[in-house]
Amino acid sequence: MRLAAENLTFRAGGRAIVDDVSLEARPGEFMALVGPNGSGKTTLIAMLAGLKRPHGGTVTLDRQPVATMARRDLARHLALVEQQAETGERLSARQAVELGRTPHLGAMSPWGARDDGIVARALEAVDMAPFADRLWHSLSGGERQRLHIARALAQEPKVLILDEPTNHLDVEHQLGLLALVRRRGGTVLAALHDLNHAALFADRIAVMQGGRLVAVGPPAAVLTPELIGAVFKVTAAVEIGPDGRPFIRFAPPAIPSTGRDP
Ligand SMILES: Nc1ncnc2c1ncn2[C@@H]1O[C@H](COP(=O)(O)OP(=O)(O)OP(=O)(O)O)[C@@H](O)[C@H]1O
Repeated sequence: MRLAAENLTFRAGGRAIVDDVSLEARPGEFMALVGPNGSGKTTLIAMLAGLKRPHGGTVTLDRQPVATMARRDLARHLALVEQQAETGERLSARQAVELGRTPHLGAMSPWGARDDGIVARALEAVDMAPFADRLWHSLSGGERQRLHIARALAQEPKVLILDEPTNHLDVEHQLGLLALVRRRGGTVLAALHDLNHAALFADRIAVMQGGRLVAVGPPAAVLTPELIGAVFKVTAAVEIGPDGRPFIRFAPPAIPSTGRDP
């Protein structure tokens, strides 16, 4: 499915925190959304997922405005993994993932063996099957994050939106998660802080700065030392690997001497 934003604007605190952004994630594309803290990524994602109503512009899913779609209908097509999502304390890990099936259930489609299979596969996919009967409050931050992702997978969305999904995860699970969402197909839009992860997994990268979209394109075209310097205020060297993808090496910032250096 195609997820498109046209001229999206969101205002808060007397200013546009997302300012006239037009962006399209094409069917089957993995798009990374990068930008410094406060550049508007989470606000843009909330509008794309239908959680925040834009002050200007429209969001469409295969050309249908999401504002006209019933929440349940939207949830059958689009899943969101939020940055700071919480879930009720008394749930088990499996029950937290079962919530992903909610939009697909109804009087004519009660819970069945197929749903059990989907939930089991989602738990397996994020390496959480052995934790299925553990209570939510007994799990670590990274384990909870993996369950949020399993819940979104159980939703079987055609469009998956992830807000900093690798937060809390160890490096094995960071890479495993990004490889998993890439391999499962469907349209993916993921806000990522690690530019090397974006370089490694994304088909295209969209760059936000001060509420505006300042670049969109394939990793090697976008992640240049010039753009990284201008947007992220850091010095970086970029090498292009044999797969055509950039690898970024950051230089430590110059810290003024205190006079006590050795
Ligand atoms: N209700 C609000 N009132 C005033 N300012 C707000 C409000 N909501 C968000 N902002 C500001 O809008 C800007 C964009 O926030 P947003 O969370 O979208 O950024 P972000 O790119 O996701 O940041 P991060 O990388 O830190 O998660 C921030 O400066 C934030 O403080």
